[in-house]
Amino acid sequence: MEILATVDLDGVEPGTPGWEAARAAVTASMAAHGFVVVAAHGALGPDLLAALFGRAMPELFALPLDVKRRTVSAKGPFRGYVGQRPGMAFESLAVREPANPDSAREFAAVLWPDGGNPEFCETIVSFAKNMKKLEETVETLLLEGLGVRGETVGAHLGMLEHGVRLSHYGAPLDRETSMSMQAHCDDGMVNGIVQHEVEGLEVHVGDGRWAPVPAEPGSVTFVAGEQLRVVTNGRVPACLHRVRTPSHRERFSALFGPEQKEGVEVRALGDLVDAEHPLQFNPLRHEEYSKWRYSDQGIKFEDPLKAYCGVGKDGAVA
Ligand SMILES: O=C(O)CCC(=O)C(=O)O
Ligand SMILES: [Fe+2]
Repeated sequence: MEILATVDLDGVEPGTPGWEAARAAVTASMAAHGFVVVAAHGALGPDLLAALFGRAMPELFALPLDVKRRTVSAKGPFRGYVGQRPGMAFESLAVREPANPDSAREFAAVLWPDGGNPEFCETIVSFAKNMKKLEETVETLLLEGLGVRGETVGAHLGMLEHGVRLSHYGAPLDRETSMSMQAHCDDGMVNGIVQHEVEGLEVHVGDGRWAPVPAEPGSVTFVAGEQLRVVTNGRVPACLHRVRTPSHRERFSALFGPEQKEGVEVRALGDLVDAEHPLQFNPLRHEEYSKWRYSDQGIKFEDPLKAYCGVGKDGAVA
């Protein structure tokens, strides 16, 4: 399979003829690189994309900084408003449980205290509902493809919470490298990244080589985070990715991602641990790991997850 081959998930449901081929393609791409690009025109039609990228997001980012900052999270780094970071022309806001109309309304009431913003909420909820279904399809295809039983997949999906992160990038500050976000792995389960018109997302495909993912309408790039690496007992690597925009245009992206419910340990699925595949990571608590990972101590490690909870690795902290 070509590295960036797109897996068409339109109309793919359990029991449909396309299911097995999609399962093989999603699993192969995720296991090899920790990412998969999918096409989902049904979930991301032109009207929804226009409402999200053409109206909701420009309106959101046009708000004054002190208003956007009302959503800064006390729960740790990268949970609420993020911006004004050194060297980055980047701002981003996160909506928790965005498929739930009540939580979308709560978010909007913070930013638009005078009546909320019903149109904004409707757009966020539609986007999140479609992305949640798509994300569950991708995880089900992947976990089934790795040999996990259906009931285990269902239990896993039931232990997730969700967020949407909306991001705005100005022209890259470093005109030479065109880099807008340095290479990193996400710490959650898996993020579905939707780009719009302007290029930027690049995924690492091995040996220092990077592949730019085209900003195709209706396509989503799912990048595995560290939690998925733990859950799959290392079968799926966390995807190293970055944002680089050689055209120097301003750019929006929308990300949907689940993570383990707060307070529930992240651990390998039992179906993926056996004599041939010994346990790779000890169970971890995300809140504690995340605090450590972004601390002065944690940021020193190239592979912080392995350092923190790798089994039988020197320097394991947990
Ligand atoms: O904007 C993008 O395409 C990716 C953003 C990203 O990697 C992140 O927010 O973690
Ligand atoms: Fe990321």
